[in-house]
Amino acid sequence: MSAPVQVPRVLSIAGTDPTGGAGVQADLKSIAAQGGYGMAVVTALVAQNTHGVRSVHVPPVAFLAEQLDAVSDDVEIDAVKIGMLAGREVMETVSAWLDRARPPVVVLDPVMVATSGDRLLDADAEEALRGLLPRVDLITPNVPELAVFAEEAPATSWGEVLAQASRVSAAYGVRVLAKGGHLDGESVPDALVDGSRVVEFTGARITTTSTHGTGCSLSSAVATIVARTGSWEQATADAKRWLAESIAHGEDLRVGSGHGPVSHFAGLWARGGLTTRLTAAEVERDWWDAVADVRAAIDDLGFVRGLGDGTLSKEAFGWYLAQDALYLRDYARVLAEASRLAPTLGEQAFWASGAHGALVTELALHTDWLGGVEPAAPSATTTAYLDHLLATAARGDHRVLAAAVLPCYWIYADLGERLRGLATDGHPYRDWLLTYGDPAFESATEQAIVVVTRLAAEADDATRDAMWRAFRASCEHELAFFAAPPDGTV
Ligand SMILES: Nc1ncnc2c1ncn2[C@@H]1O[C@H](COP(=O)(O)OP(=O)(O)OP(=O)(O)O)[C@@H](O)[C@H]1O
Ligand SMILES: Cc1ncc(CO)c(N)n1
Repeated sequence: MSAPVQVPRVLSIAGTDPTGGAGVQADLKSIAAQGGYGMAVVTALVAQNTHGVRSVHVPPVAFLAEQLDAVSDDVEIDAVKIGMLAGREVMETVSAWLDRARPPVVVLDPVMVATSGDRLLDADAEEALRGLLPRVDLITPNVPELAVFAEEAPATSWGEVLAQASRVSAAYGVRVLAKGGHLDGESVPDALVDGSRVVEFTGARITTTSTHGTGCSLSSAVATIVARTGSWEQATADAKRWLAESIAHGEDLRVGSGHGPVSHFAGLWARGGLTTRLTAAEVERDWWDAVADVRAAIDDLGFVRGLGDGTLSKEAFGWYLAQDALYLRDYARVLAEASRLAPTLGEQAFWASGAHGALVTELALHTDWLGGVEPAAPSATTTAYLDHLLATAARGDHRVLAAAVLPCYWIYADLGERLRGLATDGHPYRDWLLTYGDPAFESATEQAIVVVTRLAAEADDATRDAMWRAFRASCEHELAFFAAPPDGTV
């Protein structure tokens, strides 16, 4: 087996089921449900539905070989699942291709006994199927199929199944996933048998008619998970758990009046949701666009215009700076709380460095300018902004808190970027303009945007909405903060 891959490329070599419940159609759904990229080479076209097989058309094996080579000449294959192989020639063609392509994982679901109990393969073909086993990592026979490999009568108890599977595994040197679904009883046990080593997986029998294609689905799911994780035991356990949920929801699909298909994506539909979530980049664009009114109002303020062109009075600037010095002390406490709540080391360090920056870099500017004069009491506007941040911190959701502090970076960096160009020699507020137009502040802002928009993209709808509201509220507080200083230009 090669190293685990994130999205395994899995090839199904099987027959078709036009009703979509078994064969390559089921395989492709199962592979996708397990996070793989599904590919399919058709061995036989089968006219079947939920009631049974009507007829089978086997295309020339030369064409089968062409399909197989078309895939392996181009695509790196991480796992192969083999299903219905209609006859000796087909088996030999697949066998020869396995020798050429040497895929790292091969799972064989030996489709040879129909649910009705009828043998689908003649003795000659059964022999050819045995010839495939040296090229296979795992076979997934049901009770009658296991008996064919063992050349014994079908097992009638789970104990007999395990013993027979051990003999088959030892005789052919192949792993066996023995399935107890065909035995009577409340439970549906499966076992991974590798020689004398047996690992059992239990499950409760679900009362349903939706069991068409369970074997196909299980084997392709195992092939996919094993390529992703490298573990046969994990693959079997995970595939069985997933299949049980899919079987339980099969009847919801209302497909056919016989043995219906399983619902391959039932778990994903229930817990992954069907709406396409926003990406972090879309959150960034949407939120920024949705505060365009606040940003325009900030740009329009006499205070901001006066700050940019240097006509703002020293009194107005001093009043603002004194309030901002008061603000920064609690703002740093809020960032320290964001650091305390952050789940990852990266975020913890990032918010801690923000707190440090607010106290050291930003506050230094204020102290210099204010010349050590103790600031006045906080204004109603300063208090309102801090109360919003402190209350958000107190509620304890680090994602909402991160969204609430983002405007402190983003609005200032945006303003700083535009005002920086106005910081000529001798500009009275040059230091202020340069602090927020500084590349280091810009890069901290970029990081804050990355952290918050990623959290928003991953959050559930209610949390993302709370994040947005906290973000918007902070933007409005920023506007109020710039609007609060007494009017005055020199
Ligand atoms: N009614 C059920 N409830 C729970 N699990 C089931 C049920 N029927 C089958 N399974 C599970 O589905 C998997 C496939 O088992 P089964 O023995 O039916 O294979 P199969 O006969 O090869 O399938 P197919 O019907 O596709 O030929 C096993 O893991 C089995 O435990
Ligand atoms: C093509 C095909 N393969 C396998 C099965 C067994 O479920 C089926 N019904 N059809």
